[in-house]
Amino acid sequence: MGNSASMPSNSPTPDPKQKSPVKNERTPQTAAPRKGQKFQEVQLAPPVEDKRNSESRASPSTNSSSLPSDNTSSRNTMSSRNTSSGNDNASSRNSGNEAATTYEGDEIVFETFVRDGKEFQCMYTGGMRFYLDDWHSKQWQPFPQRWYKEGKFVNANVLNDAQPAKQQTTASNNVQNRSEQQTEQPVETRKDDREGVISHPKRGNIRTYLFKEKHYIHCFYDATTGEWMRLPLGWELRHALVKEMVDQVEEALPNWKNRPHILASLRACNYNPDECISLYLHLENDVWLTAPKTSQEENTLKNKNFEIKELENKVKQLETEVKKEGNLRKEAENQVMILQEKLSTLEAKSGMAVAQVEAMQQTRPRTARPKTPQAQKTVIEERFPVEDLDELNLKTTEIHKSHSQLKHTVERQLDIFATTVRQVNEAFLKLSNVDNSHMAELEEIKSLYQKECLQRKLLYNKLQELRGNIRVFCRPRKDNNVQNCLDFSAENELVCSNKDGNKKSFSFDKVYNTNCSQEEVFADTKPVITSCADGYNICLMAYGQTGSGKTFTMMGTDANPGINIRALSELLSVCAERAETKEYNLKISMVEIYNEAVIDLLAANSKTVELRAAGNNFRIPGLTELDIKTEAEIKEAMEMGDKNRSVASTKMNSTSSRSHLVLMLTIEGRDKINGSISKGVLTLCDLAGSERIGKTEASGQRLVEAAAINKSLSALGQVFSALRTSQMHVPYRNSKLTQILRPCLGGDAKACVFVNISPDINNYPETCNTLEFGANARQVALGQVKQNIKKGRGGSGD
Ligand SMILES: Nc1ncnc2c1ncn2[C@@H]1O[C@H](COP(=O)(O)OP(=O)(O)OP(=O)(O)O)[C@@H](O)[C@H]1O
Repeated sequence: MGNSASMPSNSPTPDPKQKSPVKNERTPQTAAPRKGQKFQEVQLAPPVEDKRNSESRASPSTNSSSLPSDNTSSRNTMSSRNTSSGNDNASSRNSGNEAATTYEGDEIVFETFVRDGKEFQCMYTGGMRFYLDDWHSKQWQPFPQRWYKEGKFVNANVLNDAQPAKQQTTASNNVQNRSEQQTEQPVETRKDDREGVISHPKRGNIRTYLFKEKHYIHCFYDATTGEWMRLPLGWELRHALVKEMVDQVEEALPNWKNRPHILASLRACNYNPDECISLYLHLENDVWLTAPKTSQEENTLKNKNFEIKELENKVKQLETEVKKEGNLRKEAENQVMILQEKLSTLEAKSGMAVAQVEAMQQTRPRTARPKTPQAQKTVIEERFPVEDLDELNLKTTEIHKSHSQLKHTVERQLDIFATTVRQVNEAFLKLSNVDNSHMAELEEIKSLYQKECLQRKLLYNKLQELRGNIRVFCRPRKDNNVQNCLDFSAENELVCSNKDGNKKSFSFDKVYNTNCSQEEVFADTKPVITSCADGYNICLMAYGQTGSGKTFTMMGTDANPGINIRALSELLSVCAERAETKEYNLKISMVEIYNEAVIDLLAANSKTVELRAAGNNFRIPGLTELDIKTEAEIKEAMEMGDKNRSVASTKMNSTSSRSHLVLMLTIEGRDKINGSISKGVLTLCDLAGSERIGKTEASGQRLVEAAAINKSLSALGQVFSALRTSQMHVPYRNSKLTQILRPCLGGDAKACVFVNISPDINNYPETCNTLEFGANARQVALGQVKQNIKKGRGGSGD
């Protein structure tokens, strides 16, 4: 339900006594939710030194040489080299009644000011405030006095401020906090009537505990009573969102046909379909939940299995018999053919003999006197010797005999052939019956297979969840020519010391040492990437100051490629492995975000594209997407994007490190067995350098760039912060970067953040800022991951 559960602004206000639908949070394990928490808003009164802040003052863009350089006190704050100019102003401002601007020292502070619904990037420095005119002059302009009454400031430092200092700094505290949360389980010694025990026939004594949870309660507004009432099951089943969830569970568990039961279970699982499916699978064969099988049913099942086996044997026997019969039939046919040949030879011979006799009779002279019987006999005996006639007689008898024999054999063979054909027909009939029962069995095996696959995926995702859906890895750059400020105390811990010997310790999912290879870095993200082919949204991003190794980690070199190319190749090989059961379609797109403009890097002339809101997400109409089938095509697309990026950089007079690079691979898979369609997006993001402007002595266009980078990275930090504190509203809209990354930073995604740092002690402040960003992101516990799968055969689901 998430954000969608919030009431529409024009609907009647619910009764405060009624529970309102809020996000699920388990009280025993996690802290109480800060429901409805918004940005830290600051009420402003005009500053005391109003007159000094007049519009007649010069813009900083024209006087950039006096800009600040070094201060470590705040993420977005820089102290100036010109320390004498600002202190007076700051102290006089502090004495005034201005809650937002209690800045100390000579600093540059970036702020966001909202007026008439439009956000302005502002900068406070040397006691003066400026705003960035990104419509007309694209320069910093003095902050108009009247604006103080017309709008309000939204503090960009929510990230730091929202986090208690102790939690931010020491990893040991983090670990301790977690273990404290974990030990907050009900223990034996507590006298708590929510504890209990039930005795299960299979599982023995089971401890129970009545957890206090906040649950979504689906209500409807009853205009007659003016109250919010619970939706009855029957009504709720007609609600589009709920219907979709029930469909999803029904599709995953085809044996569970009772929709009201599914809905009841969904309610119990706080409208979380994955949890509902998981619970069902976990307890599917429980004796208390399924009606026990009678001995009669068990016997019937045994008999059925026995019959199936017998039938299978019979089919095999019949197949052998059919083969044998086939051979016999062939032999008989051969014999018939041989006998027929003999018969025709004999017939020909007898014909010839008859013809000879006739010819002889005709050659006898007609004038010859009739001879005496004796003479006749002599003539006949002369012409037809007795031996010849005997032989002829013998042959004729033989012919008659073989003819009748042949007739008999043919008749016998025809009988055998007819019987064989009859048997073959019967066998085929039996085979098709057996086939039908096998088909039913096959269907059952198929559904078991699907269930097994689903369970495997659920378990896999559970495992990922336990490891955290946002995993943070720290990768320091190798540099032997600088004074090192890093100490790798453990596999997941890092200590950073400054010149005065002060130490700060941070813990991450993994801390790589400086000699770590690209393969080793990729190995930790590989399992997450694989799940993109199962329909999950995945994001890998690199955060850190310029030159800390972000591009090296993400892109790498031709000889030693980074995560991008390895991840895409891995996905291609996963698709190839699954080719028998799934058909995949891969599309790649690449954008650059520079000064809050989104540039399509795969378009012919790298055009600027717009983001449009689409439901909870954003889409980029007209974004170029290229079909990808081979690794060579991926490399080709990346080279094209890189080329367009440098063309765009030249046009805008920028450098690549001043923009964010986002590469998106959409992977759509169709299951050849059940027709379902899954869609996952792998987002690979090389962020712009996060260093402070003061250090880079930025001015003019560089200062505008820096403000845009600051805005987007702050927005990213605010998103992590809102997710960490489970806020109902997550401020994705605050920058183009967070809008684009939204699908892979919400509750249904997995993300890996690489924090890249420099070992140089001179970069200590930036390194600490980066590490703090990473530590904050690591505390984010996203909701349960959700697979983007659509039903096959015309159904729909999510
Ligand atoms: N782990 C590493 N091993 C070896 N060389 C590295 C490593 N990390 C970075 N480098 C080298 O350091 C230099 C700067 O790194 P890279 O360009 O990746 O930094 P970056 O953070 O992406 O900078 P930018 O923000 O300017 O893009 C490159 O020459 C790169 O090859």
